[in-house]
Amino acid sequence: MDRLIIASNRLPVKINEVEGDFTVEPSAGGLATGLKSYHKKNDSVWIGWPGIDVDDSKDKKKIEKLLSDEHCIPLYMESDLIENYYDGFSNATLWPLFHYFTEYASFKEDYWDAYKKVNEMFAESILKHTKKGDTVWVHDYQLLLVPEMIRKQRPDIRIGFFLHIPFPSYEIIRILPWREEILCGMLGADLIGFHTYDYARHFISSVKRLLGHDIDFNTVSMDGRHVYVDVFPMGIDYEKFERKALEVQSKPIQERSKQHQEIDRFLMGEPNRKLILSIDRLDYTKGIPHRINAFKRFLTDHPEFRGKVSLLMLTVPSREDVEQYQNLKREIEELVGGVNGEFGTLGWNPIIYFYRSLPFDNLIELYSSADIGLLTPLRDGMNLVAKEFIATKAGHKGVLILSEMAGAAKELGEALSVNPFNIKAVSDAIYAALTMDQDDQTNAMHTMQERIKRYDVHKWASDFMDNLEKTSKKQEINQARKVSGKNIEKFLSQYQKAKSRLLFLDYDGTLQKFFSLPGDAKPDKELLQLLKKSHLDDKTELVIISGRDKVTLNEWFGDSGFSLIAEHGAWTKDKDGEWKERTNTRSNWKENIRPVLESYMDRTAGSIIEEKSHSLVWHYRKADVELGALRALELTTDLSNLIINQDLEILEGSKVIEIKVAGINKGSAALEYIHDGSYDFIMAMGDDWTDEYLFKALPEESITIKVGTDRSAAKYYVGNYKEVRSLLNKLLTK
Ligand SMILES: O=P(O)(O)OC[C@H]1O[C@H](O[C@H]2O[C@H](CO)[C@@H](O)[C@H](O)[C@H]2O)[C@H](O)[C@@H](O)[C@@H]1O
Ligand SMILES: O=c1ccn([C@@H]2O[C@H](COP(=O)(O)OP(=O)(O)O)[C@@H](O)[C@H]2O)c(=O)[nH]1
Repeated sequence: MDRLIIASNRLPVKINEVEGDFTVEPSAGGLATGLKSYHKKNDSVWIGWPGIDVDDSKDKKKIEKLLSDEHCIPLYMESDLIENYYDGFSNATLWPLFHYFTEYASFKEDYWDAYKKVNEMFAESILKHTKKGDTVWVHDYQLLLVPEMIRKQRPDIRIGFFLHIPFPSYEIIRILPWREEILCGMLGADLIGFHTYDYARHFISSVKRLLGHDIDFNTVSMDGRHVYVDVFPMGIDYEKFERKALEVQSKPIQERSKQHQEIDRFLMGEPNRKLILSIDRLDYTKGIPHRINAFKRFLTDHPEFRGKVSLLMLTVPSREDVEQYQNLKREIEELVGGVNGEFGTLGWNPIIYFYRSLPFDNLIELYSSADIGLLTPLRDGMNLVAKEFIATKAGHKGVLILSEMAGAAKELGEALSVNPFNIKAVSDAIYAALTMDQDDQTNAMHTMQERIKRYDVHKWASDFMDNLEKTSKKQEINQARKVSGKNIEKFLSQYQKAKSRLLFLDYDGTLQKFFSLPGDAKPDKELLQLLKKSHLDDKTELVIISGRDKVTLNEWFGDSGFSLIAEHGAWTKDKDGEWKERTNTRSNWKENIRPVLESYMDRTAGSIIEEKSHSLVWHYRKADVELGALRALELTTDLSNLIINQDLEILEGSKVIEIKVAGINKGSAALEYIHDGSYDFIMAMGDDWTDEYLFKALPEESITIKVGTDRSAAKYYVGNYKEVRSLLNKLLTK
């Protein structure tokens, strides 16, 4: 790998203007704090917003200089763009929607336009700074369109994408007016990473349902390209947190910061006084009001703990221009005031509330002083604070109470897990944590520490990078089979030299795209004109080889001058001849099979049955994708038992299950056309399993082309029916 270009909305540092001069300060938020460590260690370049808008070119120069020391490149945005792209589409549309706060999500065209514009600006800047061989790693929901934008301009670039927030279920994402564009944007990447398996499976299910792409486990196939989806739970710079915590704890109290001494004095004010700590950006996803209410409930249910425990909440200002954040700030302040007013005494504040950010050293002091970490987000992509709290518990003392709605809960199974909406449960967990046996604390803490120490932020990032490299190796292998450039030249030259050519063309999915209703897939004008070009000389014979019934093929191509093979080979018709039946098996078997198919049709909305002379077909393209696939599996098992000892077989096509007379297939039918080596150019194109018979049956020297990247006996592949048409056009006009 040459160089790594990281792109995220926010740079790991932000620029502040103090009396006409500029200073650099670390950005808050998990993406910046986590990835910064990896960036520092590796020779990467980071493109992002410096958190400030400047016009003056001299100022820009100064900022660029400051940032270049951090290996960062600024991307400036004017204030109206920030308003519509950052406060708007990113934080008032995507953020609430992806965190299941649908009632907060607003869908405005202006937001969307600004979002597209800024994503384009990012793509341009990335392309400007990316050389051949570099790898691009795009981060988070603010830049969902960037992978596709880069891919369109430079298909050769290796692109990774990581989403730091939850990917919601299909039922939520379907609400978004620009849902398809967002999914296509992400699919420009070679590898898409999520924190948890749930987010990954929601993404895959949305891609299936909304875009209809083929998906095999974690691989999405689209237009001849594979996109891999996988889970990489982000870690922290464990060693840095552990080391600093040990350093802080080994210092005599007099040498610690003023603030730390104050906290310590406060804790000493009462024997066994305990400190519960929560740290989060002020965000409605973090469940701060629910947490305060749970703490209030705890003080009500357990009066014996009054004066003996305080909740210290460090709430970091965030997205202050967004209305919901302003409202939330007021709500929190009122709630804190309420609890302190009701329960507080002269020497004891139940809730100690800060609305500010703290430098790293102070943060560590807070972590070190706390007995309990109380992190109760209502939804959270990961929640790195949970991991940081654990890393600082050097003596294994301390208890973590963690919301089951945080991505981190998947890895931190030994924490006290709570549903943050269940106020009583959170209050009970506070009690359990305060009264937990020391050995139990140590065991849980130790196990969690070992786990997050292993998969720290360096391992996380290098794991992602290794996988990205592997995926692009796979893309390269795939690429060699793809019909393009040199391959096309070769085919054209062979075609031109040949004295006698034979082309086998499957219909649905090969010459024509799929339609929800099979009857809608009639050949269009462009296709008919293209195929007619085969009559330009008398050296080329064209055979339409399809699973379609003969009536339909006859209606569409009966007098076209092509040879036709219908029902996977049950019927054939030479270009000037009549239809011939290739089987004499009677069709009374259908009476047993039809009721089974009918029961599947009744239970699977959107599915239909088609009857052909020698087969029965269950189509499920219009059914729910997942239900359809499940039922197809069940049906195949049921049918396999039913057809034992009968001269029948089951064919699985693209969203169809077909039961037909055995021994009849496209391969055996095609061979009837190839007498005594009379053709010196044979090409076959097809898109599904039924075409595999054809690919396997043809002579070795034939050019076999699969539509799509699925495993196949074909030697080459093309991305879609459009590429089939384009190749045919080149051949037939040669
Ligand atoms: O840049 P801001 O608008 O100030 O917001 C700060 C960051 O918040 C979000 O963090 C997420 O990433 C963390 C690390 O993966 C994860 O632990 C957390 O659950 C997420 O909410 C946001 O995704 C970032 O883009 C922001 O920079
Ligand atoms: O004053 C503060 C308080 C917190 N943080 C950091 O902000 C990050 C918060 O990340 P998390 O994943 O918990 O949530 P996010 O804010 O990204 O949603 C953590 O690394 C904290 O150490 C910080 O830099 N300054």
